[in-house]
Amino acid sequence: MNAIDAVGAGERSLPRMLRPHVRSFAAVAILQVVGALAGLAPLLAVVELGRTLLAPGPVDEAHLWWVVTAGAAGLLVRLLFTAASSGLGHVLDGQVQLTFRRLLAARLGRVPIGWFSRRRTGELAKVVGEDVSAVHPLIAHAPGELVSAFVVPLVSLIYLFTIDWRLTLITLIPVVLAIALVPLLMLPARTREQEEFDAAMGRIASSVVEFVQGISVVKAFGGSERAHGKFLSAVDDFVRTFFRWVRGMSLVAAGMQLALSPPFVLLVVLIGGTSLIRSGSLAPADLLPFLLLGLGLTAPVAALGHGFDDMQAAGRAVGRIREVLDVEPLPEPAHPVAPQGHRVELRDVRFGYEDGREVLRGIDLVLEPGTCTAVVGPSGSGKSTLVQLLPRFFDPDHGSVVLGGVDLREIGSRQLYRMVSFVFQDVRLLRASVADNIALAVPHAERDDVVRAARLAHIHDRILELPHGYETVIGEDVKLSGGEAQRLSLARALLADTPVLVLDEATAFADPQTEQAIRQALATLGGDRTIMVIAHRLETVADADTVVMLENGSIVERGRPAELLAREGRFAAFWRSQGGLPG
Ligand SMILES: Nc1ncnc2c1ncn2[C@@H]1O[C@H](COP(=O)(O)OP(=O)(O)OP(=O)(O)O)[C@@H](O)[C@H]1O
Repeated sequence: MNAIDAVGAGERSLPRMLRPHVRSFAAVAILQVVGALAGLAPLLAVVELGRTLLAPGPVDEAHLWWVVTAGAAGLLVRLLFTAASSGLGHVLDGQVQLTFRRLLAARLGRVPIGWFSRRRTGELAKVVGEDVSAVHPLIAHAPGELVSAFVVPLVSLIYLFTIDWRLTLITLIPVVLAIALVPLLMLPARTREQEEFDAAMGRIASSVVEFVQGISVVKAFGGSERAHGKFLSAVDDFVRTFFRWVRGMSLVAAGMQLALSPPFVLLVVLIGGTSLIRSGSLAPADLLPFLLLGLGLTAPVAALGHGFDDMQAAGRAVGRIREVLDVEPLPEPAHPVAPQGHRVELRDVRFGYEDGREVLRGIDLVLEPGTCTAVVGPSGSGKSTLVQLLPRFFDPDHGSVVLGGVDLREIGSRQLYRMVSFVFQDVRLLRASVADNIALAVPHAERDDVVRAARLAHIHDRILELPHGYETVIGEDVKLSGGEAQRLSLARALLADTPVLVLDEATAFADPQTEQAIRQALATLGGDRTIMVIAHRLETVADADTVVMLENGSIVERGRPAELLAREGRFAAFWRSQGGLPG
């Protein structure tokens, strides 16, 4: 089973995701440890040189050369192994990031389309981009550094113990002092200050974002002082919190730094060593290894402290990645059934985005082939939600949406998208050529067909005006207006030529061209198609075969447009209130 299938099977914990890379992790750690241990050789060589040279009697030159060679060899091995570990660590990092991105892509390909709202797009960009990259320290540095941080001091300690156990214990005093201070960093007051610090940072960040994002509105409505004031008060608030945080942390942090600092370590070793030498229980040359290796004992503790922030950030990033991987996918049928025809039926459909808040409350509706159904209703009545059920952006909580006699849940997604296309207001265009954007559903479409669809969607002339015509890259060579983007997406749907078409008539970009394009497309397409349109204009409603009036998630009126208007019921009243009918 490969890693992507593993996710499908619900195996999403970090260790399981990293399992395929265990050997590489081990190799990185082993190389790093060997390199770090070899790094002790030059130090030990200096110690041995000192002891040999300071010893009474003639100097054994051959022994000296041997020691120097061993020290140099150690240095070389250290360089080679550290470089190899770092290189392999970074390759591994690349592989793990690729695994994460593949897992994310696989999962995102299967979550309900409706899950991708505008807000989510920003968050997702962060998860797939920044957060995956933030895992770097965890993968490339942590395994080796962590293991070396324990192994190197341990080997040094064992060596020092063989020389003099009393001075070894004295050498450990700075490390013990620093570790003893750690609980002070975790006092409830410190944790609270840390939380307040994070919250104050968050307030600054959000007030900056608010200020920058809303700058045009703020300026236009003369509220710049108020918005600015909000930012300033967030900064004042941060400064106060920061002082409290620093006051609490700085004493402890300074104490730890002092305990681990080289002068303090040297002082402790010198005082302990000198008193042992004076009492005659330590040879003066034996003080040397303690002075050299003692410094090495505290360095990993300090290094771990520095890496801690990076590691914490990486841990939080992994958490956000897992949140995305944990989104429930839209189940694909094990044995897809092919629909017979394209009659659409909604049977007692109930749906809510959140538990306990129904947006659609029991919709029964039949869309016959060859008809156009217009959905109307006040803002928030559930129109978009209703039409989004047809391309299976979500599954209903209760009831079913049936296409050609088959529940959408039984139809494979490929088959479904060959039958249903949609044009919504929230148009997404790819950073690709205009032609590729139109031919998204039919990648091998002939240019003539692309052009025909573009003409029908009233966008052909505009495309010819673009710098490279149909080869113009959207988002790079040109940025289209909202109405143009919607017409392009209409051309895309027209080229896909599906028997079911779902449209949300533009409100935001209500330019006459887009309006005309949609009406003309609806009139030309017609034929045997099943069309559903959220109508905002009376002309569109008048062209439809059936009107469905939604209110608060329920259908309150339905029928032919002229009949409904004549009936003077809810639809006529609503339309009049919208200024669609003379009062
Ligand atoms: N992605 C979402 N997550 C949570 N709630 C949502 C989401 N989309 C819509 N809603 C809520 O569902 C309800 C119906 O919204 P919907 O967009 O379907 O109505 P609408 O009739 O199309 O409104 P409008 O004409 O203003 O677009 C609203 O209360 C809305 O706040």
